Amino acid sequence: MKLDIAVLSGDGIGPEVTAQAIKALEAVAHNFDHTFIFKEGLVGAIAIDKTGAPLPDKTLELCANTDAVLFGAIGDPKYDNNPSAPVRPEQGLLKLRKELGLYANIRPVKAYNTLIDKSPLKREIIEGTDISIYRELTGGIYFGKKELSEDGTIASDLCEYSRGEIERITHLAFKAAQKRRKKLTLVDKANVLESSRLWRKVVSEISTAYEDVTLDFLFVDNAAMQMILNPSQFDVILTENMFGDIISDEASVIGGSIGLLASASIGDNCCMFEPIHGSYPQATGKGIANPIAAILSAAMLLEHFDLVGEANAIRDAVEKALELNITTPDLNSINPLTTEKVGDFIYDYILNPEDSNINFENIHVGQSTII
Ligand SMILES: NC(=O)c1ccc[n+]([C@@H]2O[C@H](COP(=O)([O-])OP(=O)(O)OC[C@H]3O[C@@H](n4cnc5c(N)ncnc54)[C@H](O)[C@@H]3O)[C@@H](O)[C@H]2O)c1
Ligand SMILES: CC(C)[C@H](C(=O)O)[C@@H](O)C(=O)O
Ligand SMILES: [Mg+2]
Repeated sequence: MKLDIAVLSGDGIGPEVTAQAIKALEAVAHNFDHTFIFKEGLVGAIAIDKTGAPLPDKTLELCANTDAVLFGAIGDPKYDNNPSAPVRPEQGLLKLRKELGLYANIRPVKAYNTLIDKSPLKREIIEGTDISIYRELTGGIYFGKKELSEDGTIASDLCEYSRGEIERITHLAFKAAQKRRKKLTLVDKANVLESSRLWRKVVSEISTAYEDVTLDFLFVDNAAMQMILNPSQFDVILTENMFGDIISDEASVIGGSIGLLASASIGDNCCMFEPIHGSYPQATGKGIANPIAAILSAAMLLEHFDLVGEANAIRDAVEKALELNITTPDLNSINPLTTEKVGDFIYDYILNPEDSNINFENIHVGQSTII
């Protein structure tokens, strides 16, 4: 298969982790005889610095005309720490999602057996956890009308959802649940928010077309607690934009590090694959960022194009790295590897899983500092 892939590495650790995802895709292309053509575009703080815009038209055009987008991360403290900044890196990401119509963000969360004792949560609580979070990505409070009063003392962000916006992601979430453990939990705040009551109404109506799936509801505050107390109760979680953002960072604690959590952002015509973490500015250039979230996002890209064996080749390599403790300091404080070394191991393993010449003993490179 030939795929044109736009690469938007962005800021901070974005370029370092994205480089490892590209390596994994190159290994897959070699083994399975595919052609992946990578075309780079600017986004985020680096795009503002170079062009004045967080999402230059050229980048948007590139993304709209490729098969898939591989996204790194955006964000820079020089904007985060300046409430009056006229433009922000995050606007680039939000505009990209909106313009490409990427309304469903799928965030898998699982407890890897080999990492189970690295999570701050107890083994018996997280064992068996395997959740698929369906986060609505182009609506809600992120995109509602924003206002600041003239005297700067009152600010508001409108949370708005239409029936159509709820319907399209709900169908995707039910279909996913049908292929999994047939349970769907809608996370909302229907005891307070009108928008959440519309979600409950629409999702309940749609559920009649998916009778094999059990639907339940949780208020988001309770869901945040259940995620820590009893995460294995969840199968598919469906939720609106902001709740999905927050609950997925929380859920990353189950796996042991946010540096493991990948995602796919899907629309009717475009698709983008992005780790859920941010630009982790403190780590930029230090080689301590975990590249696995970016690498597993590349696996989700392959799966999206029905390249299931190829996606599994990446996942097998990741699992082997985790099993052998070939990991960055977030998961390995004793003898961590650099971002690049983890990427090298995964690349080598995809190319030749049987090759006993991969030297597991000498791959560890010494102590790094965790930030
Ligand atoms: N999709 C995105 O591009 C995205 C997502 C979240 C935040 N951001 C932006 O990133 C910047 C920093 O935000 P933040 O500090 O709140 O979130 P962050 O995800 O960048 O980092 C939070 C913490 O998570 C851990 N972490 C993140 N990525 C990691 C990795 N690959 N390996 C190991 N540990 C990792 C680190 O402990 C870090 O301190 C902000 O400008 C924010 O707006 C961007
Ligand atoms: C950077 C920010 C706009 C973004 C979001 O809130 O969607 C991020 O936190 C994410 O999870 O991808
Ligand atoms: Mg987030």
